[in-house]
Parts: sequence; C-alpha cells; structure tokens
Amino acid sequence: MPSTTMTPAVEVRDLAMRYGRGDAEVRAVDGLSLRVETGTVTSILGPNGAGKTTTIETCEGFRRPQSGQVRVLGLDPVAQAAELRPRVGVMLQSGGAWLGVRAGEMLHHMASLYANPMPVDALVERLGMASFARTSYRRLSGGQKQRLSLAMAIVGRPELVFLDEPTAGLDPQSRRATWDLVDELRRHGVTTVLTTHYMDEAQELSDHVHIIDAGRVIASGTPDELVAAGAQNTIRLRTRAGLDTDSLVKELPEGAVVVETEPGQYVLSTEVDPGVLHRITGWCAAHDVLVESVLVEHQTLEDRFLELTGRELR
Ligand SMILES: Nc1ncnc2c1ncn2[C@@H]1O[C@H](COP(=O)(O)OP(=O)(O)OP(=O)(O)O)[C@@H](O)[C@H]1O
Repeated sequence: MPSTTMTPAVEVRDLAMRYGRGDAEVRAVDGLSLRVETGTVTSILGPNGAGKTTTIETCEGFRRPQSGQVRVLGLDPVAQAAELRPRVGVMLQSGGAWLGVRAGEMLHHMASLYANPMPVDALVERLGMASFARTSYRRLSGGQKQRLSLAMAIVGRPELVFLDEPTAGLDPQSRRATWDLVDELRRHGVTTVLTTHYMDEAQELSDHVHIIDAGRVIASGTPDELVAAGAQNTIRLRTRAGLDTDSLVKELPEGAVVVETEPGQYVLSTEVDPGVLHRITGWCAAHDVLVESVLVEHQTLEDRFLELTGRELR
C-alpha cells in the first residue's frame, strides 16, 4: 500500500460548488475533502445528487473550484490543464466522439494524440470491440459506447484515470473484462478514480472508498474497514409494503437504521441478539404484520452504505 506521505494522485480540500442563485441555489458540493493515493483504485460512492459528478468534473478541470482547492498529480487542473492532459485519462459517460466516425477510427485518432499509446488492435481485442470497430459512433449500442469510451480513456497510457460508471449497462462478460482491465492498470501503477452504482464492483475493485452524501464525505476507508465500522449485522425482513419504519426503529437498539429498499423488503442495520429479534416479531404481531421471512446476515458494503445514508445507491 503506498505511503500516505507521498504526493497523492488527487487531493481535494474543502471544495464548495454551487449551481444557481438565491432561492434556486443548490449546494452540490459543500466542504468536501478527500485524497486518492497514487497507485490505488479509489471509488467514490453516493446516492443520486450527492455531488460525485460535480467533484470529479472539478478534478478533471472541467469546472473551476468556487472555493477550496483541488490538486491532481500535484497540479492545478484548470491552470495547468495542458500539462495534465497527456497524463490523465477521462472516461465520459456520454459523448467524446463525432457521430459519423467509426469506433476503431476514433480510437486510432485518440492514440495518435499521445507519444506512447497502447497498441490499438490489442486494446480492441481486449475489450471485445472487434465486432463493432467498423460501426459508426451513432449506431453503437450504449454498452459499445461505454467500451469505446473506456478504451479512449486509457489508450494514451495515463498515470491517472477517471472512470465514471464504467460498467453501467454492460453485460456480465464485458463487466468482467472491465474489472480485469482496472486490475491490470493497478498492477502497472496507474491510479484509478471510479464512480459506480454497483456495490459489488466497489467492494471487488477498490483499495479505498469515499462515501459522499449531501456534498460531503461522510465515511472513508477500505471496503473492509467501512464494513467493520458499522453494525455487525443486517436483518432482512420481507413482509407487506409501507410499514411504519419510524415506529419499528424505536424497538431496536440506539443507532439502528431501517430502510425499505423495495416494496415489502426491509434492511435493518442493527446489533442483533435474541431479544432484538423477539422485539421485532412482537412489533409485527402488535401491528398485524405477517412476516414472510427474516434473515440475519453479516453486513455488506451495500448494507453499510444504507446505514450511513439511509438511501439506496440507485
Ligand atoms: N448543471 C447543473 N445545474 C443545476 N444543478 C445541478 C447541475 N448539475 C448538478 N446539479 C445539482 O447538484 C447536485 C449534485 O449533482 P451531481 O451530479 O454532482 O451529483 P451525483 O452524485 O453525481 O449524482 P448522480 O449519482 O445522480 O449522477 C444535485 O442536486 C444536482 O441536481
């Protein structure tokens, strides 16, 4: 694990970003600080609207910090954009290519902008792009655009790469190929900053995770550290939809969280002992609630996320 005294690949200090003014003002980022250590895969997770994209776009140099400071590879991403461009790869969620250009041509063009690009044909093979290399950008499916966009981000052999939801909408095989690629980048010392809505992806790939909510970092650590810091257990309860979760949570130990993740499915983050289970079933009986199933499990990163934010990632 790299030493924390090294210059971090990304350092964000007390960043604040707003959109609009007056009554319409939105504080998208509100005093956010985080570090991404060199050579790590670091995930930024948060519910919709938490401020992830705004933070990442500021790191990429697309937005100027309104207050606070951002350093990328020790440089200012706006003032020193020209110096950073050959060293940083950016995977955009959409766009970045001309509509009429063929996927393979676009990648060759991108490669030609760098001094020492990866061999394009090998990358095309690697990401399973051969079948659509001669297809024009406008005819690519969403998943094919994702793969092209990933290839464009890494073809120049960047030291640091920002991947915004790299596997959204991909089939399991392409998803696995992307994971393998991120792993290989790490083995070559490349730093990856990832946003994802898939918790299994964050858990599998990340050395470090920052959880963002309402424009701030609310928890950071390795996936294991984050889980270890939470309630040890999760109770999954299946019954009818629309239970009064505020009333149910009063039966649980202090600090417990109850979230209805889908109609009729509840996740209870709480310490568990036989008395707690007894109180839950007692509450159900008192409220005429027939329980279909109760499962007690160890907490996962996804459960920890629910416990911290009270919301699902999607
Ligand atoms: N161009 C904009 N104009 C006005 N408000 C915006 C703009 N872009 C984002 N916001 C608002 O800023 C807040 C943070 O948005 P941001 O896109 O950074 O969050 P996010 O964590 O990336 O969300 P998601 O997971 O939905 O992509 C949200 O409330 C969003 O509605």
